[in-house]
Amino acid sequence: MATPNSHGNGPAVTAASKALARLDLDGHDLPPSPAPSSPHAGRRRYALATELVYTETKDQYGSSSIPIYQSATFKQTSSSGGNEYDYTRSGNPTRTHLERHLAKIMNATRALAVGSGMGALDVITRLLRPGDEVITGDDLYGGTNRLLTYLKNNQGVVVHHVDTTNVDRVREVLSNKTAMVLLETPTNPLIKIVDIPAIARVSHEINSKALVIVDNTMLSPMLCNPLDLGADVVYESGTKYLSGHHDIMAGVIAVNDPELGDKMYFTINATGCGLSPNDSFLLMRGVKTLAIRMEKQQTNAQRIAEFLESHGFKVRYPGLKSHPQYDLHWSIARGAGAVLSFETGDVAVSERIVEAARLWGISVSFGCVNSLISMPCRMSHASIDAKTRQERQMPEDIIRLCVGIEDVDDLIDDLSRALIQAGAVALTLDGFHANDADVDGAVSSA
Ligand SMILES: Cc1ncc(COP(=O)(O)O)c(C=O)c1O
Ligand SMILES: N[C@@H](CCSC[C@H](N)C(=O)O)C(=O)O
Repeated sequence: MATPNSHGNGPAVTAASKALARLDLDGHDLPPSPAPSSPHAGRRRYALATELVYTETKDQYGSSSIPIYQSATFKQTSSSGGNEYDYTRSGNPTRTHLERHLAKIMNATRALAVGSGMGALDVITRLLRPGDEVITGDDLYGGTNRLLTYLKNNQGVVVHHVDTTNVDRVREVLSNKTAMVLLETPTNPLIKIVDIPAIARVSHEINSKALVIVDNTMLSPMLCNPLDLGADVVYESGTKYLSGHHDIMAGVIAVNDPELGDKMYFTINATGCGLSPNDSFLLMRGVKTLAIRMEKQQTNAQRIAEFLESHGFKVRYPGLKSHPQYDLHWSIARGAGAVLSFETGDVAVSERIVEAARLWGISVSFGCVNSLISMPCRMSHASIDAKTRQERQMPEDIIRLCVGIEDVDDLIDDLSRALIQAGAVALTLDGFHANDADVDGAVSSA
C-alpha cells in the first residue's frame, strides 16, 4: 500500500495510510514521535535491542552512520551567528547525535558525553558547594573514591562512606546538608547490590533537594535504568560496555531535569571536557552492538561463575543463586553483567593464577569483547590505601574476572590450567577442587 511521502506530492493521504505509517512491522501501534521540546523527547519506542541500532542521521546524503564532523569551528552566516554550531567545545553534530541516542537508550530527556567516566563524575560533583555532604558506599571504584577524597580534602565537602547495602545506615546519615547520595551497583569489586529505589525514596523523603546519583557502569543501560528507579542523575564510564572494545575513553551523564542538564552542560562547555567528534563516532558505533555483546558476555560469565563455584571457590556474581542479594539484584536489573570476583584465600596463589592466565589479559577495565583478569587491590583499587581497604573488608587476594565474548570453553580451559599451575586447586580422581575448600565447599577468605 502506498504511504505519503515527505514532499506531499505522493499518493493521496488517506486515513488508512496515516494509520499504517504509525504501525511497526509487527503491527504494534507506535506512539507519535515526541517533539524535541517535549519532556518525553528521547524516550524509547521499540525494544532496547532495536533502539540501540535504530538512528536517523538526517544528513543531506542519508548516511547510515553519523559522519565525523572533525571541525573545531563552524562558519556563521553573520557576525551575530546564525549556525546551530559555532565551536566544538560548545557543541558538535557528531556529539549531539550520540547524546540524543544515549538519552533515548538511558530513558532520559538529556544525555551529555564527556571524555571519561571520571570526567562525568567531575562534572556532576562541580554542583557541590563547600559544606555540602555526600553519602556514598564503602565499596566503590578506586577512582571514584579518589575524586571524593580530593573533594573532601580540598573543597570542604563532607563525605560519608557507609554500607549502602543497608538502607538504615544511609537513613542515619541523611540530613538537610546532604547534597548527593552516590551509589554504585553491583559494587566494584565486591559485587554488592544496592537497593536504588529504597535509597532514592528515603533520600527524597528526608531531603527533597538531595540528588540521588547512580554510577551504572557495571550494568549499562542494557541491564538497568536507574532514572526509572528514582535516581536523579545516572552516569557511566563509556570506556566499558557502551563502547565495548577498549579503544576509547568516554563518560556519559543522563538526567530528566532540564535545569540540571543545563548546569552540567555549562560545566562541560566552560571546562572543555566534551567528548571529541572521533570518540563520539566510536562510542556511537559501539553502542549499536551492546545488546549482542552483553548477551554473550553474560552467558559466558554465568558459565564461568558456576564453574568456579562448583570447584569450591567463593564467587561473587549476581547470576548465582548463592549471591546473598540475588533477589534484590533481579528486582532492579535485567541481567547479571559480566564482572565477577572470587577469592583463593592466599594472595600469592591469586598472583600466580593471574600471571599464569594466557587468554585472560592482565588489565584493569571491563565490559569489553576480550576477557580480563586482575587483582583489584593492586590494580583498579590500588589508589585506596591498604588500611582503608582493610577497614572496608576488601580481601587482598580477590581476583576480578571481566568476561568477554570468546568461546567459553577456551576461557574455562585457560582458567583451569592457570588454577592448576598456580597450585590453587588439588587434583583428585573426580577432577579438582579449591585447595582451601571448607566443609560446605566455599573457600574461606583470608
Ligand atoms: C564503576 C566505575 N565507575 C567509573 C569508572 C571511571 O571510568 P573511566 O575510566 O572511563 O574514567 C570506572 C573505571 O574506570 C568504574 O569501574
Ligand atoms: N590507574 C588507573 C586504574 C584504572 S581502573 C579502571 C576500571 N575502573 C576498573 O575498575 O578496572 C587509575 O588509577 O585510575
